[in-house]
Amino acid sequence: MTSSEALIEVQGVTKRYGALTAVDDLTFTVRPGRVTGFLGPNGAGKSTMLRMILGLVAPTSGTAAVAGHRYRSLSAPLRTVGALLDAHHVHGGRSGRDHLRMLASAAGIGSRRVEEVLGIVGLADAADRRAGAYSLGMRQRLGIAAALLGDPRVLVLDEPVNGLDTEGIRWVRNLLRGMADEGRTVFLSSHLMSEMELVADHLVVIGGGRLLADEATSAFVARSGRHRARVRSLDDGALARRLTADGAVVTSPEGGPSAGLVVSGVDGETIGRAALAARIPLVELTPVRSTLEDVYTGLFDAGAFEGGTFESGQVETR
Ligand SMILES: Nc1ncnc2c1ncn2[C@@H]1O[C@H](COP(=O)(O)OP(=O)(O)OP(=O)(O)O)[C@@H](O)[C@H]1O
Repeated sequence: MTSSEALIEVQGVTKRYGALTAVDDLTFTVRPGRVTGFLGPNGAGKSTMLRMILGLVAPTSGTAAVAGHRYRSLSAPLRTVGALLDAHHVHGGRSGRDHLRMLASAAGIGSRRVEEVLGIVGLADAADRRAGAYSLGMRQRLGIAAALLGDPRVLVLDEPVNGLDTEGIRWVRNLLRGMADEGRTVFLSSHLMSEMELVADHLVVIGGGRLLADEATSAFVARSGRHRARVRSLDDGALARRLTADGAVVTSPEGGPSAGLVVSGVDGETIGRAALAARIPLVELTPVRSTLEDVYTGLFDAGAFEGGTFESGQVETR
């Protein structure tokens, strides 16, 4: 396998539904050997874009190719691309094993591989139970098993950790990491930003159908350049007034007066000097690293996601 065979290449893709432009002239390439996260608020166009990559929705203009071909022209689609779109979409009456056997036989894949993927996703013991009675987490595992059936070089996963518990999320993270380390291309969407920050090496960020960023996760996070620090002193009230006068933004974190202050907009040295000048002893001065969520929220506040709805309730906060 040469690495170019495992690229996802999106070139000038636009999708219109009547007057609505769901995806607006997107161009990006997803590369092998790393996990690429696809981020954007609800309605940003992620699912539509993933469906166009998988040949389920036709672009109004532009092209989406996997391993050098449009999905529908692939000679062995399941062996090239593994997809997880909607884990609810399982025939309830069949057992997990029968569901996978049916998919495998349609693609000319032997039943030995079915047993292998059941083992990989940890469903071997539940394989003979009706898939309709599976928990959401088990359905996600079954969907991932289906995606892995053809031992594909490219994985496209829409919200793969939805419905999984902490152990399940860690399992998906390790699985995807392992797939990327083997040189496969892994492209996943998720609205769980703290999770995305842990799993994705690279990010494609969209808002209102448009590309907002296509860069390493670390570069995206570093973009905010915002100084933030947790500060405790022997007189937080007086220190807060002094820092505010110096142009800092000061808030009190949850936890009452003894929890100290969160200071942003000035660096640590400025905080130390302000405390010294006011003769207030500092007890703690800890830099707070910007998270992916901080940057994302910053973009949102700046209006970058106009047209999308951002469900902050679904965002894991630290
Ligand atoms: N078949 C369709 N007909 C009309 N409009 C559609 C259709 N599919 C999607 N849309 C619209 O296109 C826009 C993008 O939707 P899409 O589902 O791709 O966003 P998303 O980023 O995946 O959001 P979510 O996180 O909620 O799934 C939305 O405004 C949606 O209502």
